[in-house]
Amino acid sequence: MRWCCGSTIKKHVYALDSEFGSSSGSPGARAGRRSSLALTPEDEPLVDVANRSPPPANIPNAMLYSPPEPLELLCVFPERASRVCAAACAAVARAGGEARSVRSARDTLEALRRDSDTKQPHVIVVDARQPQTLDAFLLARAVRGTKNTQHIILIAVVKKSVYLKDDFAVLPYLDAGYNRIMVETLSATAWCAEVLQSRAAASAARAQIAAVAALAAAADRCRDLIAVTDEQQKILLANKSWSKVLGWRVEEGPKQLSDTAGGEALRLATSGARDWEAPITLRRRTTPDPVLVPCRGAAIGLTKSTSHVVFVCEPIHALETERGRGSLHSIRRGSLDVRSVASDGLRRTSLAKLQGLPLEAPITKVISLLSTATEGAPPSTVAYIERAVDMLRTSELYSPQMRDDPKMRVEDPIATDLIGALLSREQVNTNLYFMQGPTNTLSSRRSSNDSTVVRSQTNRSNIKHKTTGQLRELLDTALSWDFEIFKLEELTRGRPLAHLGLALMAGRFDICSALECDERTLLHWLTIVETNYHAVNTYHNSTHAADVLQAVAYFLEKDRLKTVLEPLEAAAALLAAAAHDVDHPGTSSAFLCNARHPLAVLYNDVSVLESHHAALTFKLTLNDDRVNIFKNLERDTYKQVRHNVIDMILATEMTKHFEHLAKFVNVFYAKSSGSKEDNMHTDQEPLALDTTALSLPENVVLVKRMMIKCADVSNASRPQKFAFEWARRIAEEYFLQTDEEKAKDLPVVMPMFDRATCSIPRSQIGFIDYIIMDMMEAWAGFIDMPELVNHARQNHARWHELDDAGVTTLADVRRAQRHLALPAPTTTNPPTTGTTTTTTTEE
Ligand SMILES: Nc1ncnc2c1ncn2[C@@H]1O[C@@H]2COP(=O)(O)O[C@H]2[C@H]1O
Repeated sequence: MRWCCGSTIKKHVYALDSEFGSSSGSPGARAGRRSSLALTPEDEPLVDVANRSPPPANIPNAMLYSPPEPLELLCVFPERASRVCAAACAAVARAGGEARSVRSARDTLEALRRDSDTKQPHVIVVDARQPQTLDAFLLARAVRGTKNTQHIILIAVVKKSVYLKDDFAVLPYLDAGYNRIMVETLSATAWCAEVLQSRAAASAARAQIAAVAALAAAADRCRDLIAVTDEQQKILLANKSWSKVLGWRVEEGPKQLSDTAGGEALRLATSGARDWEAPITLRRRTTPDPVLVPCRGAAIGLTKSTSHVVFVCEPIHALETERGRGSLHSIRRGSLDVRSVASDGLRRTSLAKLQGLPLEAPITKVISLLSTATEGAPPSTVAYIERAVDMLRTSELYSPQMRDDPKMRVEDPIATDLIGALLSREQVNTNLYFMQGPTNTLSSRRSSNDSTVVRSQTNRSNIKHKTTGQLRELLDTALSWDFEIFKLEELTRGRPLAHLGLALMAGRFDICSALECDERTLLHWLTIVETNYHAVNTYHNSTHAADVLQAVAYFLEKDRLKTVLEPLEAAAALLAAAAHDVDHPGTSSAFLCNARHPLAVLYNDVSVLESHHAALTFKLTLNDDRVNIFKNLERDTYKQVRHNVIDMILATEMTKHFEHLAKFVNVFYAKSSGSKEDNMHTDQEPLALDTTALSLPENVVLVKRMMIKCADVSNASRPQKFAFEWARRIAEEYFLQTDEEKAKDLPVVMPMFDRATCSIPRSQIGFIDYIIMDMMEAWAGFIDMPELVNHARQNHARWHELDDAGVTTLADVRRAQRHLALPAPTTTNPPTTGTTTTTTTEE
């Protein structure tokens, strides 16, 4: 908000009046001094004092005009047939108005409340002649205490004797809130004159109040901080920005301006100056540091004396944001001082250019919306929003930090270890360690068999899928949630991926049509991908890939996804699932970073494994036409599929778990008052599914990421016998990593995963609590698959029972597994030869 004199914005430099000369140097010297508060490069130095300026513009007459309305009169006469009352009512009727009468104070107030928006009377005539039946003073005070009654003209009808009692007999009536008193009369003429005059006064009052209300509303919608005080600097009005930024409302906060503000602006305000610009120091309720901002002020008075003083201060957050641009840390809240504001001015020209660019990050919009939301909010809400904005200003929005949950830390070090290792982007600090031996292989446990398989397959023609009757029968059940994945592993002698892949991708989803490739190429692709999984890994082998593929296929059958995903997107999801862990070394990215493995070096310790899985998938695919399932796709279509596959594989990185989950939940779930079916089962406020966002492609991306993520860890949401076997396998793999870290004197990423001491049930309880439950609830709600949550809950309960029964080690779990209908757990998977495909193809 800028002060306007006539139509021009005032930007003049005024010389100091002599009354300030003594303290601040000579007028000339003062006039030549540039203010340290220049706001923009093009701003002239700001004024110190402007005593010679004209007073601020008065309220235009048009604002004070109120169109004539039919007179509304309310008579308050306790006597049923009062002749005085009848005379007043008759006069109003003659003047074209309407009169009503009530008999008590209660009825009067009731009428005012009832008609507050519709038929507010212009005039109320109160019979003050019979204090024993109606306390006219009390009634006047009550009327004035009622909202929106300032404009009503209150007339007290008194006996002549009262009127003539003394010269000041009217005073108590005026004090009580009456505007006029009238000696009792039955004269129609007298009453007519009285009500017409009163109506004119009421209309003028109404117009003035409406004008003030309009200006107050304008001030409320202004980003500048505005306060109006009386001449003694008692705060009479503060706009919403003022209350919001300083942290209190007029009615509850300091009454004197000096309680919350200081500086030269206040001094000038009491100096008799009419209009000034000077710094003001504002103290906020929420922060101890005072803030120094430029302030423009004006003294208002219709006569020579000042009745109101107006203070208009620059919005604080605008200044802070300007200060902070260009250096992230400086965006954080802090106090401003004159020097810093002035030196900032030097950078403003380039900032102005930057601001002129059509660039705005969504987060900037969010922060600005939140700032707007604080306007008029109670201080506690403002404090919350400010904290939230501070958090939003960090760059690591989705990086989880292990909560300082003493229960978790003390009682569950195993879960802490696991979840910390899965979610943390920090690598364990490394010792000086250099990989021994050949460094061009991924795992030190097993060499990758890159590009060795195709040789054995590619000279084959007429490829057929050799399936035994048993295998065929099993594959017929490939779309059930209790699909016997370990039986498939056994029947295919460790090659479940190619069999299941062909059955699902070609047989069920016909991705060959979408990809415009033949089944043979698809089978080659599946085979080479499967061969590049490490069969010696207990968990991250091709059985896990097949399991994830099966989960994705199962999800894709759900109506929600059928309607949302295009055939090419479904194909990309199936391919990503099959390849998402290809060439997994059986150790984590953290291990590779600590070991300074070439892949960690190649990918700069960032998303090492996932980057490798995605890159190798395309390397294997594009290296040889015989496996290149994309070779017939148009360039743009290929790009799209490639982008989809890479995005989904990268989404399986657990350090980004909360990022993907939070984005998904934020987009597809809204807080609700609690509808039954679509609710996520959280302890807090229920979330209701809202799929309207699916119309935006960027939100469909979130769905695809969530789908593969859920499939990747779906083992914990499978029926118990499967969940147990997967838990055993992952634990074994973790133990092997710990063994290897110890053997190689590497930092131990998950020290609790020591085969001698680790409790498998506890690790699973932690995994389900912290990773599985929220995610599966969100996903289950989205695709309508409650069994995901039910199985996770049942498994959780069972792990608890085992924990209570003292089960800890793998051997214990094996024993417990015997009660479940599972094939006896193997120590490792059936080995693959690495150079031939053993079961999947024939001439
Ligand atoms: N049942 C489980 N118990 C503990 N950790 C698991 C379980 N299932 C999956 N994980 C972890 O979750 C990770 C998901 O991504 P990865 O497949 O790379 O590696 C997986 C394991 O580290």
